[in-house]
Amino acid sequence: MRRPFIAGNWKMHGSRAQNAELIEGLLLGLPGQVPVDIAVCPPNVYLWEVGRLLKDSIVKLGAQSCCAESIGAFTGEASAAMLKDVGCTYVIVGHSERRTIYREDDALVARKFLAAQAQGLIPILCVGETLEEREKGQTMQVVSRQLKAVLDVAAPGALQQAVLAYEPVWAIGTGKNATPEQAQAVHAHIRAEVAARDANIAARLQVLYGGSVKAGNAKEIFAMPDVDGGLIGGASLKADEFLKICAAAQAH
Ligand SMILES: O=C(CO)COP(=O)(O)O
Repeated sequence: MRRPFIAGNWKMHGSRAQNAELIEGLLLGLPGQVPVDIAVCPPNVYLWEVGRLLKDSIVKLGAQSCCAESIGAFTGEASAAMLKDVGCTYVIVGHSERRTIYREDDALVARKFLAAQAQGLIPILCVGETLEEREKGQTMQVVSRQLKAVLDVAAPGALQQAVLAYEPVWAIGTGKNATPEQAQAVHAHIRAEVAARDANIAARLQVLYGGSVKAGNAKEIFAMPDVDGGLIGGASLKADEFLKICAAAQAH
């Protein structure tokens, strides 16, 4: 069976004091071992300090993006090697906020995926449709296109060291989550696309759902057979809420 995975995407939230309080709350509420992979993804400026606070705990560190280039004159960027150097295990690539606000296209996301893996980071590749695309019946087509852009350039087997996240854009930060059935349909589609290339990898691939997951709706979403946990935004900023979501994944 696949291990559930809960990752908190803090986005551009936090301060040194708030981060310390949040991590303290998380570690107090977590036993030494849980049958769930857990990660937090703070803003880059806090990665090192949050990594120190996590020390040898079961909570892993992730970044929210990485540069597609490895070194050089790229003002404002952080390379995958730097993220690895400060203790990251994971890096999110292709988040819809990056795709939309910073105009990251499928090709750039694919390059970031490769850059992350080249440094031994595990990319959390986000895919998902806008409301307009859903209403036009294009959901599966959009998700397939976003996935294909990466699969076409990655080495066979690359998804062995990767996580996928289905994040419908209309559900992010809106309080309007996909229904468990809507999520399941897209997750099953994603797994089938991967299985068409490698069935063993597809069977083991963690596919997370993201978009307005809260303690109150986590359990029913995680109960779906192809949903292996969540990529959590707003609800990852409160220790008790995040812990409840981790517990819901554990119960699955
Ligand atoms: O974008 C998300 C996680 O990456 C989801 O954000 P919310 O949980 O705040 O909707």
